[in-house]
Amino acid sequence: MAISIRELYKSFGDLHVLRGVDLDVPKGKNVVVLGRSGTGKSVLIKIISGLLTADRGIVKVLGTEVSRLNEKQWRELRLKIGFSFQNSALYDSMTVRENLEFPLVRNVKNLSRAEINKSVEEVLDSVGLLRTINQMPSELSGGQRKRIGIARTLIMNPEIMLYDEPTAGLDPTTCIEINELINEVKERYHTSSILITHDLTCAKMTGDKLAMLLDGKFVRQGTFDEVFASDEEQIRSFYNYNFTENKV
Ligand SMILES: Nc1ncnc2c1ncn2[C@@H]1O[C@H](COP(=O)(O)OP(=O)(O)OP(=O)(O)O)[C@@H](O)[C@H]1O
Repeated sequence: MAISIRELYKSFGDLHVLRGVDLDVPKGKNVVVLGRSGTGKSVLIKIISGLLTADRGIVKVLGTEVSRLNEKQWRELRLKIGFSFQNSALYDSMTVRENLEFPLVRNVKNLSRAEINKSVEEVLDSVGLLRTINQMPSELSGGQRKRIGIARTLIMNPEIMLYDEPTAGLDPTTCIEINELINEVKERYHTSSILITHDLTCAKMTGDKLAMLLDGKFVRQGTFDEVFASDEEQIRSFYNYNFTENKV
């Protein structure tokens, strides 16, 4: 397993967000985490990436139990985890090239200019946007910015990808292109991923496995059809609500 979570608990004061979460992310697979707003999906991926600590439970990332890690070990582990943020988190004052160089230059010492250029060009090519290399983020469409954000993560060759709402705010055609890119990334970079999304087309296209977070636990895990075959009222209403939303 790339990620393995057992009996994970996390509260903020009286707010008990995660209440016994179990989840496995097999190597080389995309796992989609679904759930209504405020159910703790972001809290979960923040715990996996070390931005929050769990109250109790076991979280193993690439075979390492994260509660035992010191700051230096966390920094090393984080280099293997790519985080694709909802807003792409690009630096507006930097060109695409500079945005992509940034994590590389900061984290990998003694790279030559030629090596940096090669990495930037390779990763841009793999998201189909080599031609934008000298453009500013403000000159790009939302879908292109999303691709550049993913490329900036891929430049560090992550073993794990965490995608937070990868298709939010994009038109249906661009959503499908981003879903295809997510699948290409899995094949080409052999990444194991967690995707948080409300977009059921995204869940269906990219998810090898889906997991539905409800009342602080995963109530249902399986393929798209297995999860939504459920008669459970909250799963049906999640499906109907998001299905309708996606069609508008
Ligand atoms: N650092 C924090 N301190 C206090 N409460 C927090 C903190 N982080 C998250 N929460 C609370 O935990 C709950 C779950 O938040 P989370 O952001 O994980 O929801 P989510 O499922 O990702 O929602 P959405 O789909 O809207 O992004 C929310 O009630 C939120 O207010």
